[in-house]
Amino acid sequence: MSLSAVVRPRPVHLSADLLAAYLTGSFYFSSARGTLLADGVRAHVRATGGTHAPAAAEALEAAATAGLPDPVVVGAVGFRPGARAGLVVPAVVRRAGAPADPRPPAVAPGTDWRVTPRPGPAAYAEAVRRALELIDGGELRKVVLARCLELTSASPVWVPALLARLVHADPACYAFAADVTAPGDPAPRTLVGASPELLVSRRGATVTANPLAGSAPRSGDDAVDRERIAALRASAKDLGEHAHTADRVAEVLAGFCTDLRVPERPEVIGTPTMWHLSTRITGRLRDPADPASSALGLAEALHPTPAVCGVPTDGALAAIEELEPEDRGYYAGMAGWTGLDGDGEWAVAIRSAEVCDRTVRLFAGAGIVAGSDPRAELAETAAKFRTLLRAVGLTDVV
Ligand SMILES: C=C(O[C@@H]1C=C(C(=O)O)C=C[C@H]1O)C(=O)O
Repeated sequence: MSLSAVVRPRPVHLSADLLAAYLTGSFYFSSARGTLLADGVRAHVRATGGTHAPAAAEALEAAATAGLPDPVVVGAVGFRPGARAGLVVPAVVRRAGAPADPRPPAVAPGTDWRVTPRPGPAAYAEAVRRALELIDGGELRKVVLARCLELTSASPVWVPALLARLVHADPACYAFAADVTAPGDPAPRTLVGASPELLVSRRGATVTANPLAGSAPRSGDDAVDRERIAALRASAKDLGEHAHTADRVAEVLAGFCTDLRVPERPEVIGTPTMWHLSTRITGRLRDPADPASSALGLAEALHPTPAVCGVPTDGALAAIEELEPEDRGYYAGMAGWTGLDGDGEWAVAIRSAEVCDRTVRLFAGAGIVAGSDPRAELAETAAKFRTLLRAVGLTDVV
């Protein structure tokens, strides 16, 4: 028997083992589609002409030619156009099924947290009022305004415990941890999150996007939650806010797809902390071999959707620059992976935080449209913070 006839089976991993094997510096991504853990750096992927998809396709080809099994590009891209990105072809990739029954970690991610809101609640409400003036003046139709909580732990934050608690709280979410260390950082910097929002996923020629917009906090009381869901379904403000996002996502995907299916009205989906209006859009790619139609190419074409930015995009970006005192960094950017065949999955990097040494900077935003109430938007962002706050062991702060 010649040696080449010996076929080694692909190693089989359990999702819980990959989560347990995650260490700061690795890349982790899990969703209902599966779990991916990647380590080491084979190549960095840099932007050319504002996008990463062509360089990603080249890097994947080069890695495959050199014999790397299952080459993928993994990482995160920041919010602003031209923002920093942390995209690499890793040296080793392990895959498993979707998280099932993940164990909660025994250790806490941090201790004795100090919390600093940036801006404070009153200043955020004021920024919402200013956004409403811009909308009244006809300059904008929608803008998503975010605020930040800076949490400081008495000891270095243990990212693997934070990630494990996020996955344990919501195994169905898009969970991610990506190394985004920048020059000058005193310690590794990690983007970590548990997003409910699929920017885009590709499998063969099939594309799926799942824009969310229009939200209500989950109360935990079934009767109250039934009322909140019914109110969300009937709210003209929320349905309008949602339509801005779903229409834009459908418009962008129409440029790449035939047979685009867009449900006529949104449904309501739940996370452990929120209810959201949701539209699941599917299509078939016209040219699956084009790098622009890879999962990363599609994600970059869609980003930033009005779920995290606004309408029109340029006006909303300018309003965010003017009204948000903190740079978003990777919050509301994207995190995910793309393979050699163009398949992949990218989540909108919300319900997320950047962790560096003893600090956790977490953001939450809310879509402002005509009819928005500053106090309700403040409460909505407070509810959205709960995903990360609970994971670090805190309850509501502001
Ligand atoms: C901006 C965030 O969430 C986005 C905004 C939503 C809204 O305004 O209703 C809903 C879901 C997300 O698309 C966030 O969580 O920070």
